[in-house]
Amino acid sequence: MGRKAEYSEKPKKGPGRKARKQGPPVFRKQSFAPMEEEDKKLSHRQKQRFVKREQKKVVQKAKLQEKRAKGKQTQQVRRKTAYNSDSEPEEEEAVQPQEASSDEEVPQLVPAPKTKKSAAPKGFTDDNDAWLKPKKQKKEVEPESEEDDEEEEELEEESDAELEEGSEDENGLEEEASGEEDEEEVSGEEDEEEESDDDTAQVGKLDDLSDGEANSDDDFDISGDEDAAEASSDDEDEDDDDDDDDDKLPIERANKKLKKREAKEAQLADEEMQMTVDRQDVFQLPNEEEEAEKDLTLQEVQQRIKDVTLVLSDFKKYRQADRSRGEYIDLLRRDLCLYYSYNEFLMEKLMDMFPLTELMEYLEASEVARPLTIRTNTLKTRRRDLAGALINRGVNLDPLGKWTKVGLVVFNSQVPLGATPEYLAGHYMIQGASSLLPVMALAPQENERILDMCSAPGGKGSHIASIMKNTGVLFANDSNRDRIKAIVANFHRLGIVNAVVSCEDGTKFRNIMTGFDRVLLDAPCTGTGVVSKDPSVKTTKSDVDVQRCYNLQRKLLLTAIDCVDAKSSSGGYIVYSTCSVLPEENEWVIDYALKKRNVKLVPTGLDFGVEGFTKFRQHRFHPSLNLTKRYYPHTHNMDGFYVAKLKKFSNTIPITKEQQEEDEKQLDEAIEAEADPKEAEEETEESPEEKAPRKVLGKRAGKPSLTDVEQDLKKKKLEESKTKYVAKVFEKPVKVPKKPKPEQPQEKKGKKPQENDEKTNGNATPSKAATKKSQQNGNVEASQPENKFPKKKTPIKVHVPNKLAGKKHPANGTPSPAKPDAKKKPPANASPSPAKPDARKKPPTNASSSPAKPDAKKKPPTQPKGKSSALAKAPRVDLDNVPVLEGKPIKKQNKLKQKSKQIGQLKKSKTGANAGKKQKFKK
Ligand SMILES: C[S@@+](CC[C@H](N)C(=O)[O-])C[C@H]1O[C@@H](n2cnc3c(N)ncnc32)[C@H](O)[C@@H]1O
Repeated sequence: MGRKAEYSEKPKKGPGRKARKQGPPVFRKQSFAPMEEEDKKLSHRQKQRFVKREQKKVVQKAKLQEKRAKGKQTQQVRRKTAYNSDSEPEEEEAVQPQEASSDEEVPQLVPAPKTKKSAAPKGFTDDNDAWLKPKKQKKEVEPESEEDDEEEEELEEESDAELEEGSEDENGLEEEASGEEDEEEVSGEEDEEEESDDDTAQVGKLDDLSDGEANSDDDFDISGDEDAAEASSDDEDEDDDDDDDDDKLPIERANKKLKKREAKEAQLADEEMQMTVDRQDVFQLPNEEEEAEKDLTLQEVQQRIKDVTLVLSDFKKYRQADRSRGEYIDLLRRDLCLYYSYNEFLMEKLMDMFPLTELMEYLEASEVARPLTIRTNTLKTRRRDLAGALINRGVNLDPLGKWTKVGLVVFNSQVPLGATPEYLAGHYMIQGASSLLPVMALAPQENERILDMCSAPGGKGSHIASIMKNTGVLFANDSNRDRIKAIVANFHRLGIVNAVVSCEDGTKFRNIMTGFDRVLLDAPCTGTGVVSKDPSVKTTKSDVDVQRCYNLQRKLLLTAIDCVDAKSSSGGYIVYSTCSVLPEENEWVIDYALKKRNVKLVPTGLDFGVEGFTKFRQHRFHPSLNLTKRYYPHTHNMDGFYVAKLKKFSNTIPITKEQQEEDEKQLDEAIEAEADPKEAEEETEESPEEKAPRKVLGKRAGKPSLTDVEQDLKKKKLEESKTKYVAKVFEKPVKVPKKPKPEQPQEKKGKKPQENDEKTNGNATPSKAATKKSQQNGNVEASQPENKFPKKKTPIKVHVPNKLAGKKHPANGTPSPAKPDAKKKPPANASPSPAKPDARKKPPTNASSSPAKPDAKKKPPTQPKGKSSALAKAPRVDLDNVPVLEGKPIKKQNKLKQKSKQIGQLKKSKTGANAGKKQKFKK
């Protein structure tokens, strides 16, 4: 960098200090050339130092001369001997110092003893030879001269440095300030010089390198005296790496060895530790007194769980001699109950199910909430579109897995998922991942008749409907009236139009309707698989609950099987599922059904999940139970779940009627006996308005009978409470002709379903014919088709239920879901029940169940005026025998007359139904 040249003359500003122009830099020629003595204007101190150096130089030169003299003598001796022993002595000797000089730093790290110098030629190895070759060209240079050169060079460098110093001084840079520092530096230099003098003789040679290796090993030897065995093993290991090591520096090799040794020692330490633990830490089982006295912290409990688990893992080894396995298990159970907040009953059940390690995993996983998942409603959107829309709203999600095309897992969301526009528009349903499994196993087909026996709140039901693409008919039933509302709401939101929602006791559904292609029984259960969702399960469930559940489940499952048509061309399947992990509610129930009905287990079609138990403790189940699937939180990251798929292969029931009645009686008694009075009280603790109806509904749900109907007719309040309704969901309003003729519906009613039946099934099967057939066969097979609905290829047009709360028609107490204005304008005839099982054979008088009737709203067709219970019983009746009720508009009939007429019909139907029933059973 230089100063800027001036190209223009500026006017002088005056003689001020600042204004004074700096002259151009002047460099003395001599400063770049070696300085002459005279040029140096040394300070006093510099002169002193210079004198010192000069004196030193003289001394060093004297020393060097002495060395040279000695060196020449030894060389001459060596040459003489070498010529006698080796063909190329000069080469080796010449190379030796070269190498040393070239790798100056290395020998310095490992100072070589002077004595080795003479032994240097012998230290060469073949390997060393290899890296010596390139240096051969300098072979003629004598080592002594090399050393001398080095020293001379050093001296020259020093003197140069001093000269530079001097020149710096001359240039006036930090002249005085650096004076003291210089002194120190010089003294430092002097020390260095002295050291280098001492070290000169120790500068390493090539043979020093190999010796140095050994030395370095010694240096890094932690144990001091090397174990011979260890050393030998080390050597063996090293042999393998020798080739690699050759081109490594000694320090690298040493480092490698050190690492190896450390690893070995760590391993030994571990082993030793384990042995010590084995010897010392035998867990001492506390006495009862100790236990009672001691207040344990959670950490202590946790530690004790670990200890006992260790003991149980190798009982022979770790046990206390005077303690039994049972004692350890008891303690473990108590501790686990304490730690995870379970009651002992449930913990014992779980301990029976899982091996210890898996049990711990299960318990841990059950403490953590499962991922939030949603199901795309394919009736309204595609998963990709839904995901995009939700991502735009700040929802972080992913596809649930390869096994489902509709599931999405939500990691986090900036918006409540139950309130997004997409949710409200019915684009998705919030559902656990495990909820998708039973429906996948059911594999519904379009245009089928499917029953979802325990449907509320409609998660799986709506999934079924979406797979059916809103075709066929889905009967969504649940015995809990409050929960029915959730089904209706969800179906509305999701745009489901092929569903009939009913509130019936599932165990009685065979009396209402049969002939389904498929039935899903997502049974009520103890919920032991969903403790992460509902932790109260951990403490509230008891033996009685489990018994009650499995008795109800058995009953429901037998009914579900009875509702299926074994001859269904596309189906004949029953899927049973629970969100419980207890074998009592799963394998036992299926095993029971296998014995009581003509069904067999088939693969669920789900390609993951744990096989169902074929044995559990002392119990042995049918071997095919391995076709069922179990799901656990710790293995599948979903709620505990069970799925079984059954195929009905015959409509006959392989037990006699007496046997069946006996079974049912037993199950009923068991369920009633196990019913918890406290729960019943809780259930009835509602508002006074709702109290009575519910109570009766529950009772009625358990025991519907025709005698009840008679009683209902006498007592108005009971009538209300016993009101049964069937809610149909609709989306599109039904087009109603302005002036329908009253007689037209009759004809249509009478014909259409049969036509449909003919179309879909290829043959009209009048109920009478079916009955005759069944009489001929003497079994239940023929009786079942009676209740079949015609297959409909178009979605059913459904009506909004008038009052989901079950408000009855003022005239006869029958709910009229199809007529919203039923209260205001009581029709002469009762509204029909869409749940009528014989709708196929005997088309319902109501437009709600018959989409072909557009005039239903304006002029509801004639309908039996019986109670809802009667309607519920209707399916069992051969309505061909009750033509009076069909299609006749009854004008201003007396209420009592209507009722008595209805009772008459029902009695008639009852006998008909019983007659039909008798044929169902083998005798
Ligand atoms: C596990 S939940 C069903 C969940 C439903 N499948 C879903 O996916 O949304 C069991 C249902 O069975 C109903 N339930 C209990 N006992 C019943 C019975 N005897 N008949 C019909 N449903 C019953 C309960 O009201 C409850 O809604």
